[in-house]
Amino acid sequence: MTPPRTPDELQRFGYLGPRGTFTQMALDAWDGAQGREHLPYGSVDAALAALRAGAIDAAMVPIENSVEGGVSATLDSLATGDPLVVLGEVLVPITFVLCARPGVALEQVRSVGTHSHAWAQVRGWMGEHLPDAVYVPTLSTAASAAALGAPGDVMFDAGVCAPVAARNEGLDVLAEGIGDNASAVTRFVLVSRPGTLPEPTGADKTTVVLFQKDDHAGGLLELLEQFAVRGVNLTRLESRPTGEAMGSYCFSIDVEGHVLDARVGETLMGLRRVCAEVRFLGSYPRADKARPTVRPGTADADFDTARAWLEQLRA
Ligand SMILES: O=C(O)C(=O)Cc1ccccc1
Repeated sequence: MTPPRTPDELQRFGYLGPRGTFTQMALDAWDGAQGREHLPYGSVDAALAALRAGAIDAAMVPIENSVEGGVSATLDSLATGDPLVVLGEVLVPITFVLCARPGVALEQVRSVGTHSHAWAQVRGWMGEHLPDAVYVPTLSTAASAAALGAPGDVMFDAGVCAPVAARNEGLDVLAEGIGDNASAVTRFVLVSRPGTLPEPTGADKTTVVLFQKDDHAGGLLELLEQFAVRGVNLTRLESRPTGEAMGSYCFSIDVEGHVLDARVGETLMGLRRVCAEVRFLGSYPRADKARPTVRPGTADADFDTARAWLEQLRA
């Protein structure tokens, strides 16, 4: 199975569905996916399994929320199993509605279904307006709307989803803008099999997962030093259990810059020496197009000059 070489060659795009999810909005916002095949999957794991199996060329999945933090299903799947790489990111502003089957009033709602990240973002509103409502987890926000929109029994009276999902299913909107944080944003990543490296744009990010050789005092500091001494700024750092034993963690990290930037490449080499494993999860353009501040002595030219100087000494 040969992976596509450039992002333009991707034809089949999977996403966390069904239609009406925030993930679908992220995929709709991805230029390279216009006019291509879009396939909904029931969960992040299902979409990434289909990608690994070659059923699709890329998958759009949520990775991080500005309110609730990292999406564990995505972080853990990318950190283990057959390698995958991130080709790009999309930021989607999040607004939630509470919806129900026509005729159901807010006072009648005893249980609410939605995605766990959505529930975490409407907890304050629920505490105030439906303090006794039971939470029923669903695999996505739109899955709760789809369940209410389909005939037959449902495990909950109302759903929390995007306005478009409630509209798609012909549901009544009982309350709008119920997110506790009006400026909530979720970051989605387009993931593919290795073989495609987006070109540097000058405003890029690189994602890696670091596995330590052993547990010792200052271990994390040693990893962070590799970035610090080369002027590489971190934009996300999360520890995740490796699942191997209690207390065993890996570190999922985003940094400013592209693997083809000398300071990022040199950092990865440094990490490769001190880590048990460095899993490279891709270099890709930043959604916000913010360019890094390059500290004195850490530009490509500085690394080139230093290398030429060393070669001269050795010669
Ligand atoms: O369930 C969805 O609609 C998703 O796309 C995942 C999600 C859930 C809550 C906030 C942002 C993304």
